[in-house]
Amino acid sequence: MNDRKTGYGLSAQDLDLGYGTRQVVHGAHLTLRPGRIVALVGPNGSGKSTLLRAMARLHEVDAGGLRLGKLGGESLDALSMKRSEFARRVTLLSQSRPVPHGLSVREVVEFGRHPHRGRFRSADPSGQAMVEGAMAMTGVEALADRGVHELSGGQLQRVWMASALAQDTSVLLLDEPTNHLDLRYKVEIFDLVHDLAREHGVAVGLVLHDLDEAAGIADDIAVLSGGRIMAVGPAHEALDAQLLSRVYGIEIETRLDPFTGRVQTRALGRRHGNSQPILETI
Ligand SMILES: Nc1ncnc2c1ncn2[C@@H]1O[C@H](COP(=O)(O)OP(=O)(O)OP(=O)(O)O)[C@@H](O)[C@H]1O
Repeated sequence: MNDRKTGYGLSAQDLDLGYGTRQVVHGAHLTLRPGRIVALVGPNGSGKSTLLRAMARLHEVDAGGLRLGKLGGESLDALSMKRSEFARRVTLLSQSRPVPHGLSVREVVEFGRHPHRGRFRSADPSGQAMVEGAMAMTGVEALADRGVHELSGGQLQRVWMASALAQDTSVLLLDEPTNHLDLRYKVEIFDLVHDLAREHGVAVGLVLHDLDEAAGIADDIAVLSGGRIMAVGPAHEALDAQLLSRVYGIEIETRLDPFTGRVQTRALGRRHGNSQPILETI
């Protein structure tokens, strides 16, 4: 995990993004710093995935810039870097990926080493250890020889996570990484993400729908609405009840958990008059 320790961060600067002639992200500024976790939250269609994909250079940038650099050091124009060089620094675990047929779990995880390989496999001496380590961290070693097409949604999600970890990048972008995961693996993935940031200095950006999960894991939260970042900051600042109510179009209350000190949110439905929350996000 040498690369990670060099502590690269990634910064989106005034990004405009769209599909065809339709602009869906407007002037987005977002900085992912080494060792820190930023959660992107917001309603469906607010532009979270598009922004994350653009930061992984998987979506064309219409205007604005993307810089990759060390804290306090010089930054590089990430949009003009060679793709292989960028892929050694930044990876994205996206929401939906086609399931490769006929490949084993180990082969899929090994695929994460692709950017580190020279033309000869021998040019990646730490590769095997990284693959084994990534499988251990995500609990998929026992599945190593199984075909990925045989796996459950949650098992597959952990295999993708292992593949992203094997890539050993300084910046890790995760689009709803706990989708399909049961409670145990959800907690384990969040613990893993936390350790990657704190112990290995990885800069993490992740999309989450659950505001309380975001408040639990992230150092900073970016609230998106209509393709614009409406607030960025620690949970107690960004998860403002008025802002959230406006953005989600439903009344949302927030409070601080007296034991953990964390922000908790509660969305209220039409039965609010009876003090009956229809949805509680804790
Ligand atoms: N492939 C596509 N072609 C055209 N428009 C798209 C495409 N993908 C997304 N969009 C549009 O871009 C906007 C932003 O979508 P995006 O997927 O980034 O939002 P999101 O916040 O990640 O949503 P969700 O929470 O539902 O995953 C939406 O209006 C969506 O309809």
